[in-house]
Parts: sequence; C-alpha cells; structure tokens
Amino acid sequence: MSLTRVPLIPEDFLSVSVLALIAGALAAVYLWTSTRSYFRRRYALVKFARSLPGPPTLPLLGNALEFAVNPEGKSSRVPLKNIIIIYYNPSFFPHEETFDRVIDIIKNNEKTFRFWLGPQLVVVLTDPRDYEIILGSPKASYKDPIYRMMEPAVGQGLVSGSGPRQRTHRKIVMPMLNGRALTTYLKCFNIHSHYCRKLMEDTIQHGEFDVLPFLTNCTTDMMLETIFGISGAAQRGGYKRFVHYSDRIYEFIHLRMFKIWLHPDFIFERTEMGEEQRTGLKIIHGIVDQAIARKKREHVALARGAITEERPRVMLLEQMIDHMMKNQSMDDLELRYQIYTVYIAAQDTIAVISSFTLLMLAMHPGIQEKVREEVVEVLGGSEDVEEVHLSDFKYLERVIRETLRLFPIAPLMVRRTTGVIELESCTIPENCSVVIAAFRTHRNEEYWDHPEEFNPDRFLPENCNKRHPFSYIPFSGGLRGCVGQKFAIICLKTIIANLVRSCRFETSVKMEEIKLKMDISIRSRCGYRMKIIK
Ligand code: HEM
Repeated sequence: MSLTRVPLIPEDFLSVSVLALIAGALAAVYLWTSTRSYFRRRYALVKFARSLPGPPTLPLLGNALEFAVNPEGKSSRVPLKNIIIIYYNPSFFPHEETFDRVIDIIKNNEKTFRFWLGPQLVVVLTDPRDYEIILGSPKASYKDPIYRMMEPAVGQGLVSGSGPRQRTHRKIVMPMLNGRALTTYLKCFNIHSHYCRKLMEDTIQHGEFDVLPFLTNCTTDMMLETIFGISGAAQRGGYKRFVHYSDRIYEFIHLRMFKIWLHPDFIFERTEMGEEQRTGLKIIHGIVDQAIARKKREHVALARGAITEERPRVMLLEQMIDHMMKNQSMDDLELRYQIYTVYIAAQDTIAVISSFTLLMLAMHPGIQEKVREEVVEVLGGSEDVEEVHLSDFKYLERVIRETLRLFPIAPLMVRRTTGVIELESCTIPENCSVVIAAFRTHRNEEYWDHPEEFNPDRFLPENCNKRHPFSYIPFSGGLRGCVGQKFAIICLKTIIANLVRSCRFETSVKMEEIKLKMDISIRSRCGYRMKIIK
C-alpha cells in the first residue's frame, strides 16, 4: 500500500495567497496613485485660488455662510446661534435676500475673483472675453455638480446633465424645436394668449393685479400643448396641483443650490421641503408618465393603421416618441426627464419674461405706445399673429431684448472644468467651478450707458456693433446655449402683441422698487402689479 504525502500547505491555498498578495499590491498602488493625483490636483487648485483676489474665508466653510442671510435682514456673517438654528431646522433661512447678497459680493470684488463654497473652489468671471472662451470650450461644457439639486425633478436632463448622452439628446431635440413644428406652435400661442387677454380684461374693475399668475397659466397651457401634445386647461382652473408643485420645485432647487447644508439628500429629505418635494414630484411625474403612455399608444395605433392622424405629429413629445421607437434613442425614464426639462425650461422662462416685459411697458407709456402702433400696423386686420408678421415686429423685438438684458433669466451660470483653460484674465485649472455672471455684465457701465435705464434702442443694429458679442448673453451661448431661443422669441412676441394691441397697461411701480430674487430663474420679489386702462 503506497501512502500519498499530503502537502503541509495545500497548493490551492498557495495560489490563492499569491493572487491575494498581487491583488493587494495592485490595490495599494492604485490607492497610492489616486491619492497622490487627488492631492496634486487639490494643491494646484489651492495654489491657483491664492493667486486670485476674493473675500476672507473661514476654515472648512470657506465663504458658504455669506449666503446664510439672517432672517431679520442682511447679515454678512452668521453668528454661532444661527449655525445652531441651521442644525435643528435647515430650511430656516429665507432665500429671498440671497440674490442681493450674491450681487453685492460680485460688485464689491475684482472683475475675476475666487470664492470657497465649503471645500469647492468657485471662480467668478464677469469679462465677456472670458465668457466667449468658456462657453465655447468642451473642457467647460460640464454643468457644475450644484445642478445635481435638479436631479430629483429632471434627472440627467438637457439642462442638468453633461457628457456624451446629453450631447446626443441635445442633437435630437434641437431640430424638433426649430423645424416645421413652429408654425403649429404659433397657432397654439395665439389661442392661449387671446384667452389670457380676455381673462385679464375681466379684472379691469379690480384695479391693480399681478400679471404673473395669468401668464403662468397661459404658458402652462401653451407648453402642455406644444411640448406634451395634450390640451392644457390651466387657464380654466385645471392642472392646479401641477402648476403649484412645479413652482415649489423651482424654489426648492434654487434654495438648495445656495445652502450647502441642504446639499446632502439625507438632510434635505428630512426637512418639510423634502417631504413637499416628494409629494409634488409624484404628482408631476405621474402626469408626465401618463402623457408618455398615451402618446406611445397613439404611435402604435397609428403604425397598425388602427387610427389616422388628426394633425401632423409635431408636438415635441410626439416627435420624440416617434424617434425613440424607431432608433431606441432613449428609455422611458430618460424621456420623462427630457420632456419635463424642456417643459420647465420653456414655461417658467416665458411666463417670467413676458411679465417683466409688460411691467417695463407699463412703466414706460411712451415705449408701450410705440409697440402698440407697430403691432397694429403689422397685424392690419389679422386676428392672429402669423409667421409673416414675426420679422416685422422690430421694435417689439428690441423691447424684449432690453427686458432680457435687465432681467437675464439665468443671472449666474455655473460650469465645472474638466481640463486646464486659458482665459484672458487667468488660467483655470481642472475641477474648478466657474461662474458666468451674466447679470453683472448686463448691468455693467463698462458696456452699457446708464445700465439701470430701460432703453430698447440699445439694440438698434448700429449700437449692437459697438459691443463685445458676449457682453449680452440672455440665452447663454456656445456648446450649452439655449436650444429654445427661436421658440421663445416667437412665443414672447405673440403674447405681447396679442395683449398690447387692445389693452393699455399702467403701473405705480418704479424701476428702483423692483427687488429681485432667484428661484430656478430670476424673479421680482414684489410681483408684477399693473392695471388695464381701456
Ligand atoms: C425667454 C426665454 C428663455 C431664456 C431667456 C432662456 C435662457 C436659457 C439659458 C441662459 C440657458 C443656459 C442655462 C445654463 O447654462 O445654466 C438655457 C438652456 C436651455 N434652454 Fe432656454 N431659455 C428660454 C426659453 C427656452 C425655451 C422656450 C426652451 C424650449 C422650448 C428652452 C430650452 C432650453 C434647454 C433644453 C436648455 C439646456 C441646453 C443645454 O444645456 O444643452 N429654453 N436657456
């Protein structure tokens, strides 16, 4: 009988140990190189920050507490008691004054300066030459992680997302918004703005009223129809919760962006706001998902020949579903987020800018009269604004452009660099947040005479030629510029023309009384009050 010798250490064990050793060594090398590269990048960032001017900072918090505006007014530094309040009630600090604070900081610093939002370095730019480089650079085409606050509502949608997927979806959506669909959209803009005028006229006997709620409902109906392809009824009292919660969500997104203690989801979700956001999004996403399901059923029924087209399928959701079913270009969740992104980007901006335009016209009766004369002359006997009229609204277009100068919908835009970028004012390292302070540039006397005055003639061609093209960027520009600019201008012209041709607006509000705030976009804190004179 032969005895087999049993090895003291099994061979399997030896080979496993060798493999474990190799894996351990590789992990250690990886850890070492990534830690070293992290500290190198961090060192470069800190070194760069030291080379820039900026307000004094606190350890760890940097300048973050500058935005913790005291409930009683405006304090530049928050005392300890307020930090305790933040801990127990993170949603405590109002954000109405945050915008004033931000603009004060930008005005009181150099043209290019640095800011620490906790551990994150932020470089603020105000020079149009720098904007031109940044907005055109692929190394600055990524949105800052601060846009993550939008994700519960719109995921990695066109506005908040970055990278190849965003670029592909942008390429899909852009022609859909700018092609033959615009003529169909124009019909819908006319219908809803005529109804809005009727509703406003009914308020004549009540004196001054705020036009924003009227225009919010009007633009909700326009966007439900042109973007979702469903008949909106907000002006007739429908979609109340959809409108209400959309407004609240815009507010929460912005509030979170500036209050770093609300950034972690586990804190925000435990606040009352977090709970309200969850409820609101359930309702909003429910409506969006229903619209998607309905349009998909229609697509299938059309393909089978079970139904016939009542009108060309040009509403954005219809075009996107047709594209998606044919090319597998996005899944259902992506579609939900993209379509709601475009809805927000269009509805809120147009409601706010048309309200500001009416306010400017109500404050400047001479300018309003000139707009009315132009509209009456261009439209002649036509009830509706038609495609042929649009390019003849030259003065109205200047009025809209001047409104967008004073009230740029995105007063600050933030990018995160993915490489080193040479600017006119400095060389920005990788992984740095860069703020494009459009609001400051739009009101800077270096580029505009008497910048606080409302003067549409600044946009006469001969005056535009004298300015740097990036001193005016209401629609941003370059790689991440607005995809709905043409849509927006057509919609705004239709709304204003249909209102102004038969209503005369008057207001007691003065320019210097307008205080601004930011939700997801810029807004007036005291509303847009005016009355209609017949
Ligand atoms: C007066 C109206 C409007 C203004 C002033 C405006 C302005 C802007 C600005 C400044 C941006 C860049 C934002 C940033 O970088 O953070 C932007 C992006 C965008 N806008 Fe508009 N917008 C308007 C209307 C619209 C409309 C009507 C639509 C769609 C129908 C739209 C769709 C978008 C989309 C999808 C983006 C994201 C583009 C990207 O990042 O690739 N916007 N808009």
